[in-house]
Amino acid sequence: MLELAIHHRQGDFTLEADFALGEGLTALFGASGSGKTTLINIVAGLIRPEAGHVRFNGETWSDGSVFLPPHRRRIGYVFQEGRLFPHLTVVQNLRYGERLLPRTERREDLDRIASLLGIADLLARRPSHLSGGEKQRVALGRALMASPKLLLMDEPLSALDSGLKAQILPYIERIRDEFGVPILYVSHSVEEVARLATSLITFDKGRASAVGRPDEALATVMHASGDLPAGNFIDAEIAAHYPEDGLTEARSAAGPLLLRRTSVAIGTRVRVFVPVSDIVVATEQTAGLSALNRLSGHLVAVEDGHGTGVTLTVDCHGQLMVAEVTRRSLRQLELEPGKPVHLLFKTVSIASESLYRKTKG
Ligand SMILES: Nc1ncnc2c1ncn2[C@@H]1O[C@H](COP(=O)(O)OP(=O)(O)OP(=O)(O)O)[C@@H](O)[C@H]1O
Repeated sequence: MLELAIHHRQGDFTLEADFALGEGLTALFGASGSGKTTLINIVAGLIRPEAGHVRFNGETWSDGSVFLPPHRRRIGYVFQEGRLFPHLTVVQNLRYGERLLPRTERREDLDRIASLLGIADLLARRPSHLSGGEKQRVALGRALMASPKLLLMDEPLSALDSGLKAQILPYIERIRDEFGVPILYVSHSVEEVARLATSLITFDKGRASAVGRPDEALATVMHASGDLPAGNFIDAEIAAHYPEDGLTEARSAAGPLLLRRTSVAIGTRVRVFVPVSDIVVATEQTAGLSALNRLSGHLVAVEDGHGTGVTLTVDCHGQLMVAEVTRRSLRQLELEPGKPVHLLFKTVSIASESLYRKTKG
């Protein structure tokens, strides 16, 4: 668990953060200059905050009297460009990761990491003979070889084109799911964050705040940043393909979802995006409609949007969904908190479908 309460000024800029994080991948998301890298550097021990504390698993890394240097924090750091040592081979770069560790604390096995990252055939090469994506996988491997307790990734994919990104994302997912090491991940990419984040910290002019469940919060945050239309993310798992109908079915806590046909493998965890503009609200089960998706739940909030629309929040078996109706519909359907409703929409898509599709063939 990373616990952080800090106040730090640099020039005209002030960073304020107060949150705690557990396992999984926490995306740090915010406009340029909002303080993401400053926060990462404070956690890494590259900047000493003016006030406050940083603790990890009960150990104080930084407070008024303690300041642990970076190498005592057991952190793996992956930068935008891999920063491999050009004169060392891949295997030497990987071994470098564990060099600073006492032998007794070297937990990671080079073969396991090389095979996890698909770099076992590259071990004898030097970085100049690797593609950008291969370099970045080696950089991930080097960070893992240090048996880190925490991984920091500052825009690790931003220098790569979308094809290479798609190749590396599944490896980052495997690290997230198989290593049990918390990851702080800085990114400007809606697609990456939508696909990877299990929790989310947003940055607004130096104010860093943890938000609720990422699938629910992501849509709001990304809409506010202008990157997405208003909508809902739903965590789901690919369950079946119906090629004859051009459909794929996914399972989610809210209920089954029918997607436009994708080639993503059954069992893959995906995040689905349902735009608010696609959702029709009904108070009764209606027959004779072409909408393939129907989620049932009850209204938990009704918020007048001051325009023509009213925003509804619906709890569908624990998944909060946002929908919009006009004031007239609100009146006619007598919508109020507690009322059971059904949300109807046509087929939907995976949030970052291009990235899933390229990786799963
Ligand atoms: N050494 C410094 N002295 C004074 N101000 C600084 C220093 N380093 C960064 N800043 C300022 O602090 C603010 C936050 O910078 P930071 O690099 O953390 O933002 P960021 O969210 O990571 O941005 P980006 O997404 O562009 O990388 C910016 O306004 C920046 O100009």
